[in-house]
Amino acid sequence: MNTDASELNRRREAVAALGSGLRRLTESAVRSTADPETLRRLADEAEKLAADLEAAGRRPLGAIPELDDLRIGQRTFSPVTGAGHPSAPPVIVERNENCVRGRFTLGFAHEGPPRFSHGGVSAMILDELMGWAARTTGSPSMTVDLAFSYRGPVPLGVPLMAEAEVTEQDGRSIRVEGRITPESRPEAVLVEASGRFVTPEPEQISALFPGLEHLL
Ligand SMILES: CCCCCCCCCCCCCC(=O)SCCNC(=O)CCNC(=O)[C@H](O)C(C)(C)COP(=O)(O)OP(=O)(O)OC[C@H]1O[C@@H](n2cnc3c(N)ncnc32)[C@H](O)[C@@H]1OP(=O)(O)O
Repeated sequence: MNTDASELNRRREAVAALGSGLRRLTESAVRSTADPETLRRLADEAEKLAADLEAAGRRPLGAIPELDDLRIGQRTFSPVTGAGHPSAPPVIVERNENCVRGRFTLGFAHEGPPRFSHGGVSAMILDELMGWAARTTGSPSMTVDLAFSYRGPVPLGVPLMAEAEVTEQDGRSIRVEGRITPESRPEAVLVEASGRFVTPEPEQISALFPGLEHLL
């Protein structure tokens, strides 16, 4: 392994360690029953940590982190898959020929109805995985239309699976189906999704993502 690769690995591990600590903090914060004095003291400490992180360097809007690879869906700070994101489960993704599968467990940070996931969290997870399934066609694309059927509540604290596959491609338009199931009962579909992803024209890509065309 050359030095650059080992430096990237060191950074990847450190980003994941901070993400993991922040996820624990987020989960503790949303479950906390602490008294107001304790909450105020911890709030001051959180502000100090944030100031330290800000002072240590920040990427500008639109800059892609050096750890990312947009062609394979590797996004370090994705709110769905990012090991460095404080509220990402994070979903651990496997990619196959025209489909992707993600495994994850949701927590209090993702709660909608008591004990169950917020419907918007399920939608966000499916949108991202379906986007990466669409990318298996070889073309970068964006969600233009996405519909969900919530067939059963999605439980917190239980290993889950999200799957997405391309069902049709017609020029710039890619149809993708997705679902969330318990990992132990893949036949029990809790959320079903059907979406359409469109590959922007090259000039749209340049206008929307200036300077990033070669990364997409
Ligand atoms: C590209 C780079 C992506 C990078 C991703 C990296 C990380 C991603 C992370 C993962 C995140 C997960 C993913 C995300 O969250 S992506 C984020 C959420 N999505 C967006 O922000 C996309 C917003 N939409 C647009 O910017 C434009 O629509 C684009 C540029 C995509 C196409 O604009 P353009 O002006 O060219 O469009 P058109 O009018 O010629 O239409 C083209 C075709 O599309 C059909 N159509 C259009 N709209 C709709 C609609 N609402 N319902 C149904 N169909 C619709 C239309 O009928 C036509 O079909 P046909 O008549 O040809 O049959």
